[in-house]
Amino acid sequence: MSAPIAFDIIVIGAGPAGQKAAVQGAKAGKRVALIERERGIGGSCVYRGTIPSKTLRESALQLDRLKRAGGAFEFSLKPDTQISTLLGRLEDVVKTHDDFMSKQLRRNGIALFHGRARFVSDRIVEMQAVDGAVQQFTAGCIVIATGSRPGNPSDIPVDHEHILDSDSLLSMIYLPRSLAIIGGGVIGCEYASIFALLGVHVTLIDRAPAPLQFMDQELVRQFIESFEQQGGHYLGSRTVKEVRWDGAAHVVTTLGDGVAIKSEKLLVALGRQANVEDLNLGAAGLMVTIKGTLAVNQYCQTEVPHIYAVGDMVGAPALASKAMEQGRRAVRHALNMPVGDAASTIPLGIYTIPEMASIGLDEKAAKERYREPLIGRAKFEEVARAQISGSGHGLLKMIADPAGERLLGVQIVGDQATELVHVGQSALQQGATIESFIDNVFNFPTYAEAYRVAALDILGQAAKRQTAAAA
Ligand SMILES: Cc1cc2nc3c(=O)[nH]c(=O)nc-3n(C[C@H](O)[C@H](O)[C@H](O)COP(=O)(O)OP(=O)(O)OC[C@H]3O[C@@H](n4cnc5c(N)ncnc54)[C@H](O)[C@@H]3O)c2cc1C
Ligand SMILES: NC(=O)c1ccc[n+]([C@@H]2O[C@H](COP(=O)([O-])OP(=O)(O)OC[C@H]3O[C@@H](n4cnc5c(N)ncnc54)[C@H](O)[C@@H]3O)[C@@H](O)[C@H]2O)c1
Repeated sequence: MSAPIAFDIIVIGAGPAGQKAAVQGAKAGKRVALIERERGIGGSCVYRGTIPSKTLRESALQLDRLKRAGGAFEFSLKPDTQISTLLGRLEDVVKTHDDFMSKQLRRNGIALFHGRARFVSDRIVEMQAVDGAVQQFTAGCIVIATGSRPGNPSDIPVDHEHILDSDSLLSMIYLPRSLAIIGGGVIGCEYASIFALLGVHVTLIDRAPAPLQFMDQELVRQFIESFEQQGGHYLGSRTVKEVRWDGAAHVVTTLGDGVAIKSEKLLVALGRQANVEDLNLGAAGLMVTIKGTLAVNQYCQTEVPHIYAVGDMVGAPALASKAMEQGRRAVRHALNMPVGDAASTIPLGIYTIPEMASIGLDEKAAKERYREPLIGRAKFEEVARAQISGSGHGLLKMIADPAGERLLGVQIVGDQATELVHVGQSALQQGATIESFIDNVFNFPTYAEAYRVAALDILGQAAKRQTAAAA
């Protein structure tokens, strides 16, 4: 075998985390090798995750708008609608993304290699290409960004035809008449609401009483209400005893209480598992944690200081935005460049229908820390833009300190929530006062006006509190 090719930085995996790590290294003038086992670049984000699911969601929303605007005509999807029809734009979206990323890698002089990478030692990585050719690389800094895949339990026979996971769900040819989903986390809830809006009979099952346990439950209740209005069913506090394909037309999911749910397809959405098995981590002196991830410090440095691990493979939250930021930070740290404070408040955006978003403290966390925080609410019914768009219910919650002076967090459910949350994010970063939302003029009509309504609610409550204290 030829001698290892020397680079300054080797990045393994070209998903969002690996791409940003590679670009940061190249921008700092370093020679970077990026190794990706698949033909395309972009990782699960582009091919099996964020982008396909959000493209399907967009089609569902467009159909829903047509239905609501129609009024004068009957509108329904054909019973044999092919999923590919609903994902029509996906190919273009993926191609545009791929072209853009490839150009960015070329422009920055990043050497892209296609093959499966594994460690030979803590400084040597070996790559096997699809044609079997083996090449070694060496570098003073190595970034592992190999992402994650669905973590399917061994007792559920995922066959990718009738019993699917998030990697295989969109390979269904036809829109099913019924879909059961095990797991009311982000993936389960997003797909549940998309398919329900498309007219599929959806049953969402979780062991917890309500889905999305980490979100403000007032928001989650609005989501469930809307999901049930679309014909969906949520079955909480349920365990799954057995899942089987009946060999004819249905998947039968038997719950702990004996209830059997028959559905044409079943989606298993029970969390993610880091891609570590191929890497031969022991050769680099690394061991995985009990959760199957790599332990890292705040700079994403592993216990071997020149090896960094970023993105999904270091564990929750599994977000493309977090993955990119970790890639960039890790390389800056490795190169002794200023890293800045870790973004203490990463926004969370959940693309359910209606969407949900969160930044900073929610009501529960604020009560634990401040005992009596003030909570301002703006119902979307009070906001002209939401009335005009006919987008239904929504709620923006603003969390403030007990004096009603400082913003601590924002939680939103409703149309545009994942965009609106960034107003709260920048206000939080600047330490904005609640009053500043009144002093500033907002465009009219906009959803952002909800911030003003919620701020007025807080100031009203603060004034009452002051009067009561003075009495
Ligand atoms: C259905 C779904 C919807 C999602 N929606 C959102 C969303 O709306 N917003 C959001 O922020 N996040 C979303 N996510 C999460 C997001 O996709 C991930 O957090 C993100 O892709 C993680 O990026 P990553 O770079 O860590 O890993 P990945 O994107 O998984 O990329 C890892 C790359 O490493 C490669 N690789 C693995 N092993 C090797 C090896 N040995 N050698 C070479 N290459 C290797 C893989 O082929 C892959 O290309 C969603 C995920 C799913 C599944
Ligand atoms: N918009 C976004 O940012 C976005 C979108 C999709 C996915 N993601 C990421 O992908 C990751 C994985 O998502 P996920 O939804 O697969 O997992 P998850 O960990 O978010 O949720 C898993 C759910 O399954 C339930 N569960 C676990 N075991 C169970 C059992 N035996 N029976 C019944 N219910 C059970 C849990 O209570 C939980 O609600 C998340 O970390 C998420 O951040 C993000």
